Amino acid sequence: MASNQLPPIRWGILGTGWVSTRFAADLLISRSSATAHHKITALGTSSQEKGAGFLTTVFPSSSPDSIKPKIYTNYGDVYIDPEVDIVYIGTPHSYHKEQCLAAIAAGKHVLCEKPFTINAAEAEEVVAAAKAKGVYVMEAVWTRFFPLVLDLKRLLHSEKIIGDIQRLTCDFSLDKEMETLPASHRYKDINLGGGALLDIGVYPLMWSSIVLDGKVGTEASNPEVKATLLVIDGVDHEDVVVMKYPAMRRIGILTGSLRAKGREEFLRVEGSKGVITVSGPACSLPRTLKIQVEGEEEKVIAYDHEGYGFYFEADAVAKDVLEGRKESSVVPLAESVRMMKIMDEIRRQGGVVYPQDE
Ligand SMILES: NC(=O)C1=CN([C@@H]2O[C@H](COP(=O)(O)OP(=O)(O)OC[C@H]3O[C@@H](n4cnc5c(N)ncnc54)[C@H](OP(=O)(O)O)[C@@H]3O)[C@@H](O)[C@H]2O)C=CC1
Ligand SMILES: O=C1OC[C@@H](O)[C@H](O)[C@H]1O
Repeated sequence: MASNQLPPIRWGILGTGWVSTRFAADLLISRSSATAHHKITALGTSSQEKGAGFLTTVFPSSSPDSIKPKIYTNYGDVYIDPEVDIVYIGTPHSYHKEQCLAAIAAGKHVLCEKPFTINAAEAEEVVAAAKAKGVYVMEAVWTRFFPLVLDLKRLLHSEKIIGDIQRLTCDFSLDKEMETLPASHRYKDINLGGGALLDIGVYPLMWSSIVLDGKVGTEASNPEVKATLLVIDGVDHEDVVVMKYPAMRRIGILTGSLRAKGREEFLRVEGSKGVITVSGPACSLPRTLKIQVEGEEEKVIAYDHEGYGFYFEADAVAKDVLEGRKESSVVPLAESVRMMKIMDEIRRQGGVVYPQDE
């Protein structure tokens, strides 16, 4: 079906940085599988120049002005724009709580980038506000919506293709050249929630939950957690976390680094009958599944898609909102709070304290 025949959903985007730009560009990719006609009606940015640059990057030069968003140099104007159904928050972590609360107070639905907030107390505040106002809120854990992930869950938990799941190793490492970044950069600044755990550590935690447990939110089991972090100037540059599910006899070793380039094969799951590995350009961007079952020929499945693939998540969110749901069954609010609690515990063990914790 042509996208303009689908029910519309009108997005207000906050921020013109890396993720907002790619998320917005992905919304505009025309796809036969789309669940909604995604329209970007408003953009909140600190400056008119950045807003204009965003429009040039995201919209093809042939786009008529009528389909381009209004640029607001005050984020507050996005919340009150009657032509916005849902606000997408693509700003540094430390702003997520206040921007979620402001959008919710204005009656808008919200898709907020990961990590949901800085700590579990903040997450609980946002969840309470969303429930009181009756709006839809989801943490943008986009990787959970990739078709590869849906297949992996089926292979591991329904088909039990590698038998009993026993062990997982997962790594997300990016060389962010931390030494050369200014102290004010969001990776380094403790006031912006700097460090590896909240930025990239969330993904190994997500894979561990998908593979070792398979459930989310109130249905998930809580693992025993042991962590050590390499902390420099108050924020973690390297993380090592062990997640143990003693009742299920499963264990995971998770690593994250902001100063090393990781391998393409970022996830390895070992079971009693075989091994599954997942590869991709980053731990957030899975592209290939390799299945090795004892006594069978190795199978490799490649997943190709246009753009980054933020539309898998955006389509699911639009469907939820258009059908009147108040939260996602894939990333329910209880799952975001649970993850923030696990990260609070990892930071407690590793010695990272944010001003928001005091
Ligand atoms: N799902 C995913 O794959 C990804 C998610 N993320 C998440 O998205 C969020 C943003 O990350 P990213 O896009 O890389 O960040 P960037 O630094 O590239 O962009 C953040 C944007 O937020 C706005 N902003 C508002 N206040 C500040 C401030 N004090 N310092 C810096 N920027 C500010 C700016 O937009 P303006 O000036 O226009 O207002 C800026 O461009 C993070 O929480 C991160 O975890 C990030 C990358 C990928
Ligand atoms: O997928 C990602 O890759 C780069 C990180 O800085 C970002 O926050 C993360 O979501």
